Amino acid sequence: MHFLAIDVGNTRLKWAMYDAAQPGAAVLAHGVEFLDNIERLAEGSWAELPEPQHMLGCVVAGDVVRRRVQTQMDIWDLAPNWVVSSNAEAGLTNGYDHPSRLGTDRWVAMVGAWHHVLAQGRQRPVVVVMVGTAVTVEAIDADGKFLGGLILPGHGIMLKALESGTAGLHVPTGEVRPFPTNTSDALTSGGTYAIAGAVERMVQHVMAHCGQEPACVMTGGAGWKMMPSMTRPFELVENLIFDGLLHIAHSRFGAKG
Ligand SMILES: Nc1ncnc2c1ncn2[C@@H]1O[C@H](COP(=O)(O)OP(=O)(O)O)[C@@H](O)[C@H]1O
Ligand SMILES: CC(C)(COP(=O)(O)O)[C@@H](O)C(=O)NCCC(=O)O
Ligand SMILES: [K+]
Repeated sequence: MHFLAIDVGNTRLKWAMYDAAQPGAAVLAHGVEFLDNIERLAEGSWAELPEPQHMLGCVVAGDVVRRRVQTQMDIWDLAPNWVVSSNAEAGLTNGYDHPSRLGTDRWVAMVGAWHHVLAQGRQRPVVVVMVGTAVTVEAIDADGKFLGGLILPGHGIMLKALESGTAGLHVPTGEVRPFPTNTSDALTSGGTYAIAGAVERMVQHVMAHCGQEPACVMTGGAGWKMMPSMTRPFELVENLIFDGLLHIAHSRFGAKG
């Protein structure tokens, strides 16, 4: 059976077709579209795919975008299934004040990260950093409880905010430097170290709370930009959200596939 996983962020839609709805399934095809280009999917990269029997997605870009994606899926006889953040899922419990208000991409990425770390053989706390349009920094304790997380502006939003709020900060992207000596480098370094600093702080919080060093996992379209600037060893995992979707899909559709 074929399984379609979809992750709709605020900048891009990511999709992957798997040969089964279970962790470790083989990727048959995958792709990325900016949200403006969603209408190309049905006649474009999805046209040649084998028909999926199940789909599961997470979407944080709003109901209008979700409906635009579902319209593209009309080429198949396929029920749309979107993850809703819940009290508990796939071994994780949700400590958010209102669990359903937690961004579903955050919840699914945590499921992926939790199982990624479990697969390494030692259950321990996890810090999950997702660098997309926004940046999120999640804390999970050694029992799989999501303790809470940070939301920061991503690189693009930070730069736009500075450009729109000042007269003299319209400059090209620069380099990350310890001591920036021009405006471009100062802005790029400021944004990067703002994120790295927030993550360091969260790691400290987790160590103080759990008395144990967390596994540190990073994902998201701009994760590669952050990796060289982190204060601690991080593992960059390309497809944490898809891994999480496969785990959740397995418990929902696995028996049939
Ligand atoms: N090749 C790329 N195309 C688009 N965005 C990229 C690319 N490389 C890095 N990025 C960065 O990744 C972010 C989008 O990452 P992504 O994980 O798709 O975000 P989201 O899930 O919020 O849509 C953009 O804000 C951009 O800064
Ligand atoms: C924090 C987010 C904007 C991240 O979105 P992204 O950068 O992945 O596009 C998204 O997870 C969201 O809208 N969350 C809902 C609020 C919350 O998680 O508390
Ligand atoms: K995302």
